[in-house]
Amino acid sequence: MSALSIRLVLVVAAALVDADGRVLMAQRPEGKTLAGLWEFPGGKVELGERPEDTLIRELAEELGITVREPCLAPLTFASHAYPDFHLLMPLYICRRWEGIPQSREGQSLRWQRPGALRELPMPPADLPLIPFLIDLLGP
Ligand SMILES: Nc1nc2c([nH]c(=O)n2[C@@H]2O[C@H](COP(=O)(O)OP(=O)(O)OP(=O)(O)O)[C@@H](O)[C@H]2O)c(=O)[nH]1
Repeated sequence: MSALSIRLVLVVAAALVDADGRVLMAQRPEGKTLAGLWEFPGGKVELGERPEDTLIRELAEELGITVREPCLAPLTFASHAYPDFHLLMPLYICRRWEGIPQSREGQSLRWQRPGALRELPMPPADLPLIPFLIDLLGP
Protein backbone atom coordinates (compact mmCIF):
# COMPACT_ATOMS: atom_id res chain seq x y z
CA MET A 1 0.00 0.00 0.00
CA SER A 2 1.44 3.39 -0.88
CA ALA A 3 1.72 6.10 1.75
CA LEU A 4 -0.88 8.12 -0.15
CA SER A 5 -3.60 5.50 0.20
CA ILE A 6 -3.32 4.96 3.95
CA ARG A 7 -6.57 5.61 5.80
CA LEU A 8 -5.79 7.10 9.18
CA VAL A 9 -8.46 6.39 11.81
CA LEU A 10 -8.46 8.36 15.05
CA VAL A 11 -9.94 6.46 17.98
CA VAL A 12 -9.86 7.80 21.51
CA ALA A 13 -9.87 5.47 24.52
CA ALA A 14 -9.78 5.55 28.31
CA ALA A 15 -8.26 3.44 31.03
CA LEU A 16 -10.74 3.86 33.87
CA VAL A 17 -8.86 3.11 37.09
CA ASP A 18 -10.59 2.04 40.32
CA ALA A 19 -9.42 2.47 43.94
CA ASP A 20 -7.49 -0.82 43.74
CA GLY A 21 -5.57 0.26 40.64
CA ARG A 22 -7.55 -2.01 38.35
CA VAL A 23 -8.43 -1.00 34.80
CA LEU A 24 -11.85 -1.47 33.19
CA MET A 25 -11.75 -3.58 30.05
CA ALA A 26 -14.66 -4.19 27.69
CA GLN A 27 -15.10 -7.19 25.42
CA ARG A 28 -16.12 -6.40 21.86
CA PRO A 29 -19.49 -8.05 21.18
CA GLU A 30 -20.20 -10.61 18.45
CA GLY A 31 -20.81 -9.13 15.03
CA LYS A 32 -18.22 -6.37 15.35
CA THR A 33 -14.72 -6.46 13.97
CA LEU A 34 -12.24 -8.00 16.45
CA ALA A 35 -15.21 -9.59 18.31
CA GLY A 36 -14.30 -11.24 21.61
CA LEU A 37 -11.19 -9.14 22.18
CA TRP A 38 -10.86 -7.01 25.32
CA GLU A 39 -10.30 -3.31 24.71
CA PHE A 40 -10.35 0.05 26.39
CA PRO A 41 -13.71 1.81 26.23
CA GLY A 42 -13.82 4.55 23.60
CA GLY A 43 -14.49 5.01 19.93
CA LYS A 44 -13.90 6.81 16.68
CA VAL A 45 -13.64 10.58 16.62
CA GLU A 46 -16.44 11.88 14.42
CA LEU A 47 -16.02 14.68 11.93
CA GLY A 48 -15.91 18.03 13.68
CA GLU A 49 -15.68 16.48 17.14
CA ARG A 50 -12.99 17.18 19.74
CA PRO A 51 -11.33 13.95 20.94
CA GLU A 52 -12.13 14.67 24.58
CA ASP A 53 -15.78 15.19 23.67
CA THR A 54 -15.75 11.91 21.76
CA LEU A 55 -14.43 10.09 24.80
CA ILE A 56 -16.92 11.68 27.18
CA ARG A 57 -19.74 10.80 24.75
CA GLU A 58 -18.55 7.20 24.26
CA LEU A 59 -18.15 6.61 28.00
CA ALA A 60 -21.71 7.80 28.54
CA GLU A 61 -23.08 5.67 25.66
CA GLU A 62 -21.11 2.50 26.41
CA LEU A 63 -20.98 2.57 30.21
CA GLY A 64 -23.56 5.10 31.39
CA ILE A 65 -21.03 7.16 33.33
CA THR A 66 -20.43 10.90 33.35
CA VAL A 67 -16.82 12.07 33.02
CA ARG A 68 -15.67 15.66 33.21
CA GLU A 69 -12.85 16.74 30.94
CA PRO A 70 -10.39 17.73 33.74
CA CYS A 71 -10.59 14.11 34.92
CA LEU A 72 -9.04 12.87 31.64
CA ALA A 73 -5.22 12.75 31.72
CA PRO A 74 -3.24 11.76 28.61
CA LEU A 75 -1.05 8.68 29.20
CA THR A 76 0.23 7.43 25.86
CA PHE A 77 -1.01 6.39 22.42
CA ALA A 78 -1.21 3.41 20.11
CA SER A 79 -0.12 3.60 16.49
CA HIS A 80 -0.87 0.38 14.65
CA ALA A 81 -1.17 -0.70 11.03
CA TYR A 82 -4.28 -2.83 10.55
CA PRO A 83 -4.65 -4.36 7.08
CA ASP A 84 -7.26 -1.84 5.97
CA PHE A 85 -6.45 1.26 8.03
CA HIS A 86 -3.89 2.78 10.34
CA LEU A 87 -5.10 3.25 13.89
CA LEU A 88 -3.96 6.21 15.95
CA MET A 89 -5.39 5.93 19.45
CA PRO A 90 -4.63 8.29 22.33
CA LEU A 91 -5.16 6.62 25.71
CA TYR A 92 -6.37 8.72 28.62
CA ILE A 93 -6.32 7.80 32.29
CA CYS A 94 -9.48 8.50 34.24
CA ARG A 95 -9.80 7.93 37.98
CA ARG A 96 -12.93 9.91 38.68
CA TRP A 97 -16.42 9.67 37.19
CA GLU A 98 -20.07 9.80 38.20
CA GLY A 99 -22.18 6.65 38.14
CA ILE A 100 -21.30 2.97 38.10
CA PRO A 101 -19.96 1.61 34.82
CA GLN A 102 -22.50 -0.77 33.33
CA SER A 103 -22.69 -2.58 30.03
CA ARG A 104 -24.97 -0.48 27.80
CA GLU A 105 -24.05 -2.04 24.44
CA GLY A 106 -23.94 -5.77 25.16
CA GLN A 107 -20.25 -5.83 25.97
CA SER A 108 -18.84 -7.81 28.92
CA LEU A 109 -16.89 -5.73 31.41
CA ARG A 110 -14.14 -6.62 33.82
CA TRP A 111 -11.70 -4.87 36.11
CA GLN A 112 -8.17 -6.13 35.61
CA ARG A 113 -4.83 -5.36 37.24
CA PRO A 114 -2.34 -4.07 34.63
CA GLY A 115 -0.05 -7.03 35.26
CA ALA A 116 -2.89 -9.40 34.35
CA LEU A 117 -3.94 -7.66 31.14
CA ARG A 118 -1.92 -10.10 29.05
CA GLU A 119 -4.26 -12.87 30.25
CA LEU A 120 -7.01 -11.26 28.17
CA PRO A 121 -6.96 -11.47 24.39
CA MET A 122 -6.58 -7.86 23.22
CA PRO A 123 -6.37 -6.15 19.83
CA PRO A 124 -2.74 -6.09 18.65
CA ALA A 125 -2.72 -2.29 18.79
CA ASP A 126 -3.29 -2.42 22.55
CA LEU A 127 -0.40 -4.66 23.60
CA PRO A 128 2.27 -1.89 23.59
CA LEU A 129 0.07 0.12 25.98
CA ILE A 130 0.29 -2.42 28.80
CA PRO A 131 3.80 -1.44 30.07
CA PHE A 132 2.67 2.18 30.44
CA LEU A 133 -0.18 1.05 32.70
CA ILE A 134 2.16 -1.17 34.71
CA ASP A 135 4.59 1.77 35.12
CA LEU A 136 1.77 4.02 36.31
CA LEU A 137 -0.21 1.61 38.48
CA GLY A 138 2.14 -1.25 39.22
CA PRO A 139 1.51 -4.83 38.15
N1 LIG B 1 -12.44 1.53 21.61
C1 LIG B 1 -11.33 0.88 21.28
N2 LIG B 1 -11.09 0.58 19.97
C2 LIG B 1 -9.96 -0.08 19.70
C3 LIG B 1 -9.04 -0.47 20.71
N3 LIG B 1 -8.01 -1.13 20.13
C4 LIG B 1 -8.25 -1.16 18.80
O1 LIG B 1 -7.54 -1.67 17.96
N4 LIG B 1 -9.46 -0.54 18.53
C5 LIG B 1 -10.05 -0.40 17.20
O2 LIG B 1 -10.47 0.91 16.97
C6 LIG B 1 -11.72 0.93 16.28
C7 LIG B 1 -12.75 1.54 17.20
O3 LIG B 1 -13.90 1.60 16.57
P1 LIG B 1 -15.28 1.76 17.35
O4 LIG B 1 -15.35 0.84 18.48
O5 LIG B 1 -15.57 3.19 17.55
O6 LIG B 1 -16.27 1.44 16.23
P2 LIG B 1 -16.91 0.12 15.78
O7 LIG B 1 -17.12 -0.80 16.91
O8 LIG B 1 -18.07 0.52 14.96
O9 LIG B 1 -15.74 -0.43 14.91
P3 LIG B 1 -15.87 -1.19 13.56
O10 LIG B 1 -16.33 -0.16 12.58
O11 LIG B 1 -14.45 -1.63 13.35
O12 LIG B 1 -16.82 -2.31 13.84
C8 LIG B 1 -12.05 -0.50 15.95
O13 LIG B 1 -11.56 -0.84 14.70
C9 LIG B 1 -11.31 -1.25 17.05
O14 LIG B 1 -11.00 -2.53 16.68
C10 LIG B 1 -9.32 -0.16 22.07
O15 LIG B 1 -8.58 -0.47 23.01
N5 LIG B 1 -10.47 0.52 22.29
